[in-house]
Amino acid sequence: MKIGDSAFRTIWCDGDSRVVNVIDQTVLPHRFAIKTLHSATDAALAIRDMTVRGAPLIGAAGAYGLALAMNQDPSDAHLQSAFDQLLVARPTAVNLRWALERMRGHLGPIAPDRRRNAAYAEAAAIADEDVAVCSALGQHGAELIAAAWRRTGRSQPVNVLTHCNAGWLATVDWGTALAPVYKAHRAGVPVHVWVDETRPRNQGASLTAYELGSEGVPHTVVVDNVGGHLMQHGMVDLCIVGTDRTTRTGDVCNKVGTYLKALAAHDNGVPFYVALPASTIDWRMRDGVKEIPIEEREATEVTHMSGETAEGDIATIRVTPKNSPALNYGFDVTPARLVTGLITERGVCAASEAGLLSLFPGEERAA
Ligand SMILES: CSC[C@@H](O)[C@@H](O)C(=O)COP(=O)(O)O
Repeated sequence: MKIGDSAFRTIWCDGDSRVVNVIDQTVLPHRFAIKTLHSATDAALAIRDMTVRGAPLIGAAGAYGLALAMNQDPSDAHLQSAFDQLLVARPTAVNLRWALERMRGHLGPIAPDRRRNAAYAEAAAIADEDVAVCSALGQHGAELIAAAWRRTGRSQPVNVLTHCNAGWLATVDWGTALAPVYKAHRAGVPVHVWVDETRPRNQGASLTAYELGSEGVPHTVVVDNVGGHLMQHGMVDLCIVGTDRTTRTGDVCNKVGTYLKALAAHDNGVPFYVALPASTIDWRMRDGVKEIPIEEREATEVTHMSGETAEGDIATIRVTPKNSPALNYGFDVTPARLVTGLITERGVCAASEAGLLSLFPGEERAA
């Protein structure tokens, strides 16, 4: 997508260069900086400290992390140790395991002296596929936005509420929840986005607002707790969010606070959609609340906030009393019964096992 006049992906290699470039998301929207990753350790750190974040991008970064590992030492032992190191970088987004298993499955049968090129090619294939998949699911989701517009008699912009950042910065390009917005906007459907700020790390206020602004999509940043009020007053036509892991039964794990939005949507008859590539489906899990590992991050993300000062410096300030403890669960699970539909690259389906299997037949065995 565009930043100024230039088109960017979130992760890429320059030509035959063996290093991997990423957009540093920890300094957006105040700075635009590119970080270069030289090793699997760099990639693991970038995932852990959220230089790169968002489930599909975490997967692509894991894949490139294994390519960097193969560049250093293509042995079986190093393939496995880099796999283990990357797998634990963040626990909730299943795309990481999906991408690492795909890379290991591809590289394992290849002789070590031929693994280097094969690893970069496979990581690039994962990245390219993510772009195509997000574009396709965006097209399906845009039809839902266009239908909402038709229901208003084409008289009003469609108001979409989203939580966290599930735009192109969270993927390789296009995004998941925001891909339908971009496709609808480009097709001339007037759309306005309510952007939840998404405490504690403010991915909505900093990243979603940044990308929507860069693409010229009308949007308004709102505090996390206002969604219920907006819905009660008919100010939201549909919610679209992303997900870090969706069970085969359609339970959806996403950034903490998503569940409360789904409850408010349910109570107010507002459709609640979740956009995801198939790589985010965990076919091995059935009960999202009981089985999905929920990341717990540092309490300092709650006790402190960062932003730009009037002088243009980036500063961090404490917002809680010095001795108050804080708890920081990164994600929550929205049960399938609160989800109107899942927007995938193969179309929109019910949030249920039958719904998912209707689009992705052949996954029965993974139960
Ligand atoms: C297309 S991304 C879907 C999810 O990864 C996104 O909604 C989200 O929760 C991101 O969380 P983050 O902690 O910023 O990685």
